[in-house]
Amino acid sequence: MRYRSTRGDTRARNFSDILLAGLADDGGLYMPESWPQFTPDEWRSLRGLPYADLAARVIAPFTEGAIDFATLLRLCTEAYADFDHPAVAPLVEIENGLFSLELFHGPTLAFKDMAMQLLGKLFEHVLTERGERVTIVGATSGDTGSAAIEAFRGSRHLSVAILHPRGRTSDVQRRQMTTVKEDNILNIAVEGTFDDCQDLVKAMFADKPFREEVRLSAVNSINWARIAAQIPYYVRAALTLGAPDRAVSFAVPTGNFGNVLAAWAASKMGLPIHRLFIGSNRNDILTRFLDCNDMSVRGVEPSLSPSMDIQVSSNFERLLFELLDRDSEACARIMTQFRATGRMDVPPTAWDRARAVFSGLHLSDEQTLDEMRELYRNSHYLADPHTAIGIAAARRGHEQGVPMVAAATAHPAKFPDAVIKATGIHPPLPEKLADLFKRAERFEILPNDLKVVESAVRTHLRLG
Ligand SMILES: Cc1ncc(COP(=O)(O)O)c(C=O)c1O
Ligand SMILES: N[C@@H](CCOP(=O)(O)O)C(=O)O
Repeated sequence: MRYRSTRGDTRARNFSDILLAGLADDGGLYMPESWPQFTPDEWRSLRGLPYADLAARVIAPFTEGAIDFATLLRLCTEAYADFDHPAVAPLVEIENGLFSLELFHGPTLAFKDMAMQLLGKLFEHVLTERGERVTIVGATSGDTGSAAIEAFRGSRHLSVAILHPRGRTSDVQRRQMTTVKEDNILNIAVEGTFDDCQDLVKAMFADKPFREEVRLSAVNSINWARIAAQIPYYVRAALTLGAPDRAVSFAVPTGNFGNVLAAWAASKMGLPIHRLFIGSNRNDILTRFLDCNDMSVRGVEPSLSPSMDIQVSSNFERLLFELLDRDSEACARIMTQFRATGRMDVPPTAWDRARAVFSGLHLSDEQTLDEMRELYRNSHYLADPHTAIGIAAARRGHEQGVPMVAAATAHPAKFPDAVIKATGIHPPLPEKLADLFKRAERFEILPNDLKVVESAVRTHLRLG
């Protein structure tokens, strides 16, 4: 499989190249040159496989020509060995025909582990094979950061710098990142929002001398490997509920648009998906887009679901590229204009195509608390605020006869304040994190300034 950029860079590369590169040189995102297709019989043959085996088979077409299947299978087996549920990503029926797909049974209690545990193994494999070193720089609103730190801590092949928006994550999320002791990890609390952190990461990639000097790499969902590793759980859920012989719908709480994009990618591979529902908080740019083609950036506002306090949803570019029939010139033009004006002019035909598959629902904090309360009262299901938004979107879109799966993206113990407020219950942290609030924290507080942040990354590299 070869990859090309959404903005036109056609120097096709293989999976290992784009894994290490993260973002294309022209600022675009890598996309597979074509969509692998599975026939109904091929889907059926995946039913009942252990999660790691299924994941390897679904991901294999994307790594073809770069990583052999036996190696991929070994890496998947290692990646999912320590999840705390035998099914890795279990399905729980919370109402008739409405299921929660629990993606938080990995080490850091959020769906990010589902991809990041595998990315940790893939980076080690490719860097060892090539004898190279990279510096990973990532932006986080709370969950990507801890998942990346957990997956890469202690590696001899790379350093990791994670930028989080100061004071805008939950205390549990922050401590999961800042209490890690390994010297290859640097935590930076940026005076700004998640979008500022994400902009800093993209600006570091655009700064060619810096990018080459530190050999920059990315593990946010701008890296295609993240999306590829998030496809298998949609496949597993759909097969469990009757696919490919009947279609299934998914509802996904959405911020950077990576998770729901993985579901959409599964449909491009031939998995019968009826509709995709996006849930958001008051940072509702995506639901505004779906409602009235208004893709305009407003300031990022804090909410009870801080991991989705995002306005610029990076992965939307991948969908746009496809909606424009892969016209990379048009895609580059629209993205450049979006960057300059904060407003994206999506052609009406592309908007119609998006609405043929996606619907959106946004919830205020009050509505989120109501949803969490009702879920607990009626179904005895304790949901974190992000998951609750996904379930609300699922309920809104649930059609008779079409199973509906809501992605449960975080463990409630990551957001205890919201859970207590809604239900009165304090969800305990699992045993492995029981002493989290006793551990010492280590992080730098820096202004939202590219040169200052780059200098901190350089210094860390010298000392680390
Ligand atoms: C708990 C949680 N739910 C939902 C999301 C949104 O996912 P995505 O950014 O892939 O749209 C995030 C952050 O990415 C998250 O951490
Ligand atoms: N909610 C995310 C934001 C970054 O998302 P990513 O999937 O692009 O890494 C977070 O928790 O950091």
